[in-house]
Amino acid sequence: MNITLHKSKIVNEKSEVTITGSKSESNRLLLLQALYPNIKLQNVSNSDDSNLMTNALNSNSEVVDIHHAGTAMRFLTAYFSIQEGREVVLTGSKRMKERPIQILVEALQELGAEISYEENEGYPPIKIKGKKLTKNKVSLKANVSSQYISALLLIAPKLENGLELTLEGEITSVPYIKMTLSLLDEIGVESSFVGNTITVKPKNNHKQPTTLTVESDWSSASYYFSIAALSELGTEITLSSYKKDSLQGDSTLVDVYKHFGVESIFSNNKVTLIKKTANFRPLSLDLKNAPDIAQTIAVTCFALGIACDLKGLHTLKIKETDRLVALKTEIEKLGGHVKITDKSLHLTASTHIKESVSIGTYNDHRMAMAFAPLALKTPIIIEDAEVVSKSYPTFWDDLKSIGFKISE
Ligand SMILES: O=C(O)C1=C[C@@H](OP(=O)(O)O)[C@@H](O)[C@H](O)C1
Ligand SMILES: C=C(OP(=O)(O)O)C(=O)O
Repeated sequence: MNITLHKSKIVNEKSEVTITGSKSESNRLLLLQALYPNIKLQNVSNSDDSNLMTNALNSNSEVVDIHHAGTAMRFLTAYFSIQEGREVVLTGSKRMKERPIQILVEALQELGAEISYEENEGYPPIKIKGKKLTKNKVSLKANVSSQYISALLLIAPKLENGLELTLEGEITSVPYIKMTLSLLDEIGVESSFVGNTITVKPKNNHKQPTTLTVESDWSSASYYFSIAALSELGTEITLSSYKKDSLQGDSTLVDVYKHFGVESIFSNNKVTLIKKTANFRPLSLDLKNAPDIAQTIAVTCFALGIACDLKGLHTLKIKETDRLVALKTEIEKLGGHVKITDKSLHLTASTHIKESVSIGTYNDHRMAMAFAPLALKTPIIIEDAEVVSKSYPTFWDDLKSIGFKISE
C-alpha cells in the first residue's frame, strides 16, 4: 500500500509517543528465555521480527521460515544447533537467501555443529541437526556482522565448558556485542571481553527467577529525532520508555542530533526532544557502531540542506536491501546529490526538495521510516508503507497522533 504524507506540522500539546520494546534486546531475551524458562520479560517488542522469533522458538515444525528477520536467522542458527535430536530447515525471504551466513555456520561447525546448505553455499536456507557441542574455542571474522558473534554468545552459557571466541579483523557493531554480554550478565552469566577475545562461562543455575524489562527501541526513536530536527524552534516530542544509560548503541542519537540543534532531556523513564537551535554546518560521522541510524541521519541532512560524510557503512550492503544504493536512488529522486562507495556516503548540501516524489522502500522498514519526516518540508509518497511492521508496526498511527496528515 502506498501512502501520501501531506505537508505536516507537529502539534506540541499531543506530541508524546510510547514506542515498543527494542527488537534487538527482545530477540536476544526471547532466545535466552527459551533456554532458561524461569526468565520473565516485560515490554517485549511487538515487531514482526520479534513475533517471528517467538513463533520459531515455539514451533515444532521441520521448516522454520523467519522471512526478513536477520537477527532471528542468525540467533536461531545457533539455537537449533544445540537442540539435541531436532532437525530443522531454517529459511527466510528471497532477500534473506542473499544475506550471508557462512561465517557463523563455519564457527558452529568448528564447535561440532551439523549444518548444511539447502540451496546456495554460504546462504540460507540451511539444514541443522541439533547436537551436543563439546568444543569451546573458535575464531571468526568480526567485520561482516556482529550478529554472528551475538548468536554464538547467546548459546555459550549452555555449552558445558562455556565459550572462548577470538575475533579476527576490525570488530563491527560493537555495542550490539556488548548488549548481548550485558543481557547475559543480567541473567547471571559471567563473561569478559578483552581485546579481541570474548570468554563466556557456563551458567550455574543459582540466579533465578529473573524479570527483565526491555527498554524501548532506540532505532525507532531515531525517526523522532529527525522529526524534531526538521521542526520549528521550540517543538517538543516526548518518547517513552527510555533511559540515559541504554544497552542500545543507537542511543548515540542524543549526541549526534545535538548537531541539528536537538536537545534531549531524560526524566521518569521518558526522553523529551526539544528543537533549540538551527545549524547548517556539514556533518562527518563514523557509523560502524550504529549502522541502523545511517538512513535517518542522511535524510535529516538532506532535508536541512546540510552536507554530510558518513563512514563505517560496510554492513549496509547486506541488510534488508543494499541501503547505500537505496539511499542514493531515493535522495536523488528528490533532487539531492549523493556519492557512495562500499562503505561510505557523501551528500552534497541540497538547495531544494522536489515535491510529491514517490519513495521506493525495497522491503526495508528503515527506508519508509527514514523518509517520512520529509513531510514536514514537502508532501511525499511512501511506497509499500506496511514494511514498517518489521520493527515498528504502529509507526504511521503514531505519526498521525503527533500531527502528520496521512492518506491512502
Ligand atoms: O544484533 C543486533 O540486534 C543487530 C546488529 C546489527 O547488525 P550487524 O552487526 O550485522 O551490523 C544491526 O544492524 C541489526 O539491526 C541488529
Ligand atoms: C538490519 C536490521 O535488521 P536485521 O539484520 O535483524 O534483519 C535492521 O533492523 O535495520
